[in-house]
Amino acid sequence: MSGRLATEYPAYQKLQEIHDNEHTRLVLKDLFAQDPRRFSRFSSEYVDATDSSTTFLLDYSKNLITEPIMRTLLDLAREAEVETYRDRMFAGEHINTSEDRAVLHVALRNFDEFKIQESGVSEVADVLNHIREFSESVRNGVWRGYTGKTIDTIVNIGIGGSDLGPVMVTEALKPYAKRDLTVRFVSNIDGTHIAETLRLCDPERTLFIIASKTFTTQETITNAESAREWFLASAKDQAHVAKHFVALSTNTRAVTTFGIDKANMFQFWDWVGGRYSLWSAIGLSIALYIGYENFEQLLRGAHGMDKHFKETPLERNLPVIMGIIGVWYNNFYGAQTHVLLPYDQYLHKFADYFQQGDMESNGKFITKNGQRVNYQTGIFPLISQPIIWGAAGTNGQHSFYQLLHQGTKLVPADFLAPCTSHNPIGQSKHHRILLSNFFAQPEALAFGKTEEEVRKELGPGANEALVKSKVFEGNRPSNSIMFPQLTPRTLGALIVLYEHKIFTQGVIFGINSFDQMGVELGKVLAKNILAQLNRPEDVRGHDSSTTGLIHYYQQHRRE
Ligand SMILES: O=P(O)(O)OC[C@H]1O[C@H](O)[C@@H](O)[C@@H](O)[C@@H]1O
Repeated sequence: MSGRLATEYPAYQKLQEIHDNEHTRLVLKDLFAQDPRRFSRFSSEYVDATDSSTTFLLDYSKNLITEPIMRTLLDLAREAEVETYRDRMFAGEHINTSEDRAVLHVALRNFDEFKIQESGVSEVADVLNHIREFSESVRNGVWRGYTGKTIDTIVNIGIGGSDLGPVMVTEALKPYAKRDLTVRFVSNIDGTHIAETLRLCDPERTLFIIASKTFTTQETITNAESAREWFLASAKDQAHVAKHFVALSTNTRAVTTFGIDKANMFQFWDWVGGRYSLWSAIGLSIALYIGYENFEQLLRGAHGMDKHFKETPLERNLPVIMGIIGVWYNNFYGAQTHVLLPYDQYLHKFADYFQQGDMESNGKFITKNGQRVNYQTGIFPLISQPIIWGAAGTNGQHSFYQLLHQGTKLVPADFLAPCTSHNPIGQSKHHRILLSNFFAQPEALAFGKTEEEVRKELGPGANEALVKSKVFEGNRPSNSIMFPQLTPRTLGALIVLYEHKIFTQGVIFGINSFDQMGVELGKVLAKNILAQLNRPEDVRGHDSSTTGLIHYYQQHRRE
C-alpha cells in the first residue's frame, strides 16, 4: 500500500524470471512424485489461540509452487511492506488515504486485546451491549409490535456491505437460528424485491432494520420509505413506527430525519468500511437470528484470525500465504478469475459475499500514488485483481466445471468443506457423497488423465477425436480448506482469512483497498437520467445509444 508499482520490487523481477524459466517444469504430477512430503510442506493447520476447537486445515500443496517460489513471493510481500501496513492498520493509522480514514474493522471484534486509539473505538462495547439487549428482547418476546404481538419476521433493508454480510452469515449459521423467527433481506431498488417480500409479512409482527452506513443510499432509503408506507397503511399512527423500525448507521441526523427514534439507532463509525461491516451494528439481523451469544462467537472467531494475521511470521501466516499464491497466478500466469467452491450448502452465499469483499476492495487500476498499474507485459494481459465467482456443493460440477477441467483458461480454485454436516441424514450418506466429490475434484484438476490412460480405457481402434476429447491435461491449481464443522467461531475465522488475504494483495498491488470510487460515476449519471425520464424532449447530453434506449422506454412504457 506504499503506492509503489508491484513491478518495481526486485522480488517481482525475480518471480518473472522464475516464471519464464521454470513454468513449463511446474507440473503438479511431477512435483508430488518428486517430494513425498509435499503435503506436509505445503499445508498448515490453523488453531485459534484461545479455543482449540476452532480450527481448519489449509492444504495449498496442489498449487504450482516450489519452496524457492514461495520464498520469493514472501520476499515480494516483505518488499511491499505487508507487515508495516498491517501494523499501521491495527494501530488505527489513516491507511485509507483517499478518504483520510482509519481502517478498523479489527476493532469491532477486538474484545480489548489490542490497544487501538481512534475516536469511536471505546464505544464498540456499548453498541454490542445495545445489540445484546435489543436482540434478546425481540427473541424472548418482550419487544412487541404495535398491537402487542411478538415479532416473527425481521426485514433487513440495505445494499452492498449493508446486505451481503448479513445475508451470507444468516444463511451459513442457519443451524443456530431461532426457527420461529424469519429473516428476510431487501436490497434491490427494483420494486419487485420489496413487493414480493412484503407479501410474506404481517405488519403487526414485522421489524424493519434500515441498514445504511451513510443513510443516503438511494435504494435503501427508497425501499425504507416504501416499507414505512406499507406499514402505516395498517398501523395508521406514525407513533407506531418506533416499535417496527430501527436503523444501523453512522449518520444520526439522517436517521432521525427519517423518523426513527435515536434510541432505536445502532451506531457505527466511518472507520468501518461497508464490505467489512458485518461485525458492526450491521450484524444486528445476525444477532437477532442466531442469538447474541452466537454472534459474539462469530466475532471471537474473527478476532482469533486477526491475532494470527498480526502475530504470525509471514511464512506461516495463512492469509499472507493465500494472498501471495493468488498474486502468483494473477500476475505471472495471467489468471483472470478465482473460483470459490464451498462444499457446504450453508455457504451458498460465500462467493457472492466475497465478490464485493475482493472486487470492491482491489478492483482498481490506480495505485495509491496515482500511477496506472502496468501489469501489461509479456504475452499475458497481467491483470492484478481476479474476478471472484463460485457456487456451492456439487451443483457447479453439473454446470461450469467442464470449463475448469478442460477449458482454455486457468482458474485457480478454493475448495472448502466441513468434516461433519449439521444434517447427517441417512447416517451421513449425503455428506460422505458430498465429501467424496470435494476430495475428487481437486485431485482431478491437479492430475488429470493422460492420452495413454484414455487409449487404454477405450481399447484399440478408438476414434482419435474421441480420445483427445477425453484427455484431462490436469495441472490446474487449487487450495483445499477443511474444518470440523461450520460453527459461528469457525465461520468468523474463515471470513477473516479472506479479508486479510485481500489486504495482503492490496498492499502488494500498491492500491487503496478501502475506498470505492468506482461505484460513483454510475450513480451520478442515473440521477441525471432520472430527471429526464418523463419527456422525450428532456433527454439531452447523451450518446445516440443511450438516447435511443431511453426513447424506446418512453415509447413503450405503460405506467
Ligand atoms: O451502507 P450504505 O451507506 O447504504 O452503502 C451501501 C454500499 O454503497 C456503495 O455501493 C458502496 O459504497 C458499498 O461499499 C456500500 O456497501
